[in-house]
Amino acid sequence: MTKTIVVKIGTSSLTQPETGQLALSTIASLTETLCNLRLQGHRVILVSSGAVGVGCARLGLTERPKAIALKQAVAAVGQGRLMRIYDDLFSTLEQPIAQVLLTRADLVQRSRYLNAYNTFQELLGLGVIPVVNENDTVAVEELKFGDNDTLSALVASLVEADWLFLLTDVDRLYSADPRTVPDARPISLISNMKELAELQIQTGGQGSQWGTGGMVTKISAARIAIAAGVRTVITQGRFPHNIEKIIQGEAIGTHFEPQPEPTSARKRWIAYGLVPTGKLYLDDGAINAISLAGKSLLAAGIKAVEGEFDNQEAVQLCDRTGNEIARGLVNYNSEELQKICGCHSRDIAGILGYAGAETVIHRDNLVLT
Ligand SMILES: Nc1ncnc2c1ncn2[C@@H]1O[C@H](COP(=O)(O)OP(=O)(O)O)[C@@H](O)[C@H]1O
Ligand SMILES: N[C@@H](CCC(=O)OP(=O)(O)O)C(=O)O
Repeated sequence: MTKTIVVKIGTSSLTQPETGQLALSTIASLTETLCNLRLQGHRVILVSSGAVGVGCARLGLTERPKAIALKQAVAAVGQGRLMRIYDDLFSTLEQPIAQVLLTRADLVQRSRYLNAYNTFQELLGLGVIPVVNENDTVAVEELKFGDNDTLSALVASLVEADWLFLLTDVDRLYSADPRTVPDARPISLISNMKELAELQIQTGGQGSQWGTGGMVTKISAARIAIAAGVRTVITQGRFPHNIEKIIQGEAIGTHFEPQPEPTSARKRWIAYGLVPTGKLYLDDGAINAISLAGKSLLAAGIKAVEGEFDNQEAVQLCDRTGNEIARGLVNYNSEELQKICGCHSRDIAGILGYAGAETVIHRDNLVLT
């Protein structure tokens, strides 16, 4: 049966750690694997990092630049070079590819989000393998995916993929960073997010020298993907052929089981496509009402309001300590909410001088994270 498969490969797998030069055999083996998957009739998307790493190697820079403008310039050098190599290898196997560079802004606006969806569908329908990266050269700091783990999960969610493979330089997830904790326990399966929380995995710092985000962004990517019903696997980038074995049922890497009832596409867009512009702190009653009883959020349950936002913008809903529980689209702006938080709905018209919505966030626009 045809499956939609998203494969993300990180800089740490695409380049050699000592020299920063491309790991040609890994890239060639990845190309072969993805072509095999296409021959089996699957729809394949590659999310490839490496623009900054490859650009640095090209320009003789020995470490990842920190200054934003330099990083953006280096990415422009590396992205072209990376695509040239992919195109040479995929062309050898007669597989057409396409470059898709996305910024966060492309997913924030609903019309652009749907447009991106349509483009992916067309490319997949044409039998093309889209090669996706963040458009690092133009992305502005406030509107960035920041790491390709998150980007790949959002792409997998957008196209409602069956599989997301996060290829990295460790063979799986461990209870702690195996580089610094040699006896860290390997983890093969995570059945749900509650289980993940109970494992209390230590993710250490930012990951390898050239990578962005380390394991922490892979775990949050898995969270986004499984909510969309996408089975997610963290596995070693050096052995891309393992992807085929995993699809055939071999227990390689760490598997995150997809949520049995995926969150709807619109709610996924609210939760992960939009960038929240404020925070509402809720009392325990409101937390129970939205998370256990599936109710809408009323002004009475809001303890405090943070940030400046307009109505219909996305905000985070948090407990007293700031832990995020849900996200949603607000029916009031931040100024109005400052005045009505903690109040009963029937008093809103009196306080504001006009009648607004009965709910602050309607349950149709509210999604538990
Ligand atoms: N709990 C953990 N299990 C496995 N690896 C971990 C863990 N915590 C941190 N890491 C580190 O994450 C690194 C991979 O992240 P990163 O360098 O960002 O890779 P990539 O370039 O593939 O995105 C590994 O090299 C490993 O040292
Ligand atoms: N967009 C950036 C990659 C950012 C990123 O997430 O890197 P990595 O952790 O190596 O997957 C680039 O192409 O260099």
